[in-house]
Amino acid sequence: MAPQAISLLSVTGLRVSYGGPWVLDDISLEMAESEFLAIIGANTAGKSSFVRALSGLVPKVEGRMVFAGADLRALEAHSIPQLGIAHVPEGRHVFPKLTVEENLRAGAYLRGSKAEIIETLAHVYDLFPRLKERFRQLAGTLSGGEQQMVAVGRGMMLRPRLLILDEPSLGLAPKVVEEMHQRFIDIHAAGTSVLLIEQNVSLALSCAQRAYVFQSGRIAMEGRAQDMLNDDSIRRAYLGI
Ligand SMILES: Nc1ncnc2c1ncn2[C@@H]1O[C@H](COP(=O)(O)OP(=O)(O)OP(=O)(O)O)[C@@H](O)[C@H]1O
Repeated sequence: MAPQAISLLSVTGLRVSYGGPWVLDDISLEMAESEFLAIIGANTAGKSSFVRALSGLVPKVEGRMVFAGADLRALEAHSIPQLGIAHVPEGRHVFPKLTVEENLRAGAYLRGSKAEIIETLAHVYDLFPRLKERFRQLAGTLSGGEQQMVAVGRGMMLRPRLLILDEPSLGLAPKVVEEMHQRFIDIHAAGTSVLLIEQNVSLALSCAQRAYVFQSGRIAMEGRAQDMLNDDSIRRAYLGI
């Protein structure tokens, strides 16, 4: 993080458990306003647990998590989106029996006026024109990639300050994955901070500015995404690429 950057998210000494052993231990992470940050690491490294902790979705947490000056641990899970955190969880959770547009509108429950919702819908349709074409289609009948667009679009309906994306490319065709990541770059370029969890390391590092590597519940390394991509020893040791 550049020295003069404004802190958006500050996590210190975070530990997380689901009742058994700590699945995350001593996690300290900083994110600046307007950053595009990636979290990478093997299966079960604790990446999802980290973002679930931010959203108040894990049973046991120790340590400090501050978002835009607010203590996240002091808040109930349902209050966290009000701070401007949109969390798109792993697994494309769309409402299958609702149309595309109804799914998107469900993400706007915290937005003020009707006009504001219409304006935000237009913004989401600009990002994902395919959703505009299919606005009346039941979400359960969409392709996997289109369902992921709905899930991301629903997060964007909050007009978030921070968009958290948990493994958005899981199970999608490579072409769809690339298209999706281009949209994440667009979302970031338009002013939203993005925290991306991604198994596809090369892709994550090619769109993020900085990255943290999680390994067995701890942070193994952190740095500029470009530096990680260019450093052979890091690539071999941590990234498997
Ligand atoms: N609901 C839960 N109850 C108990 N243990 C859990 C739960 N969710 C995750 N864990 C455990 O926490 C550890 C970290 O899992 P987590 O899903 O956070 O990792 P991850 O890096 O996101 O991996 P993946 O890419 O497989 O999702 C794992 O050992 C997992 O078994």
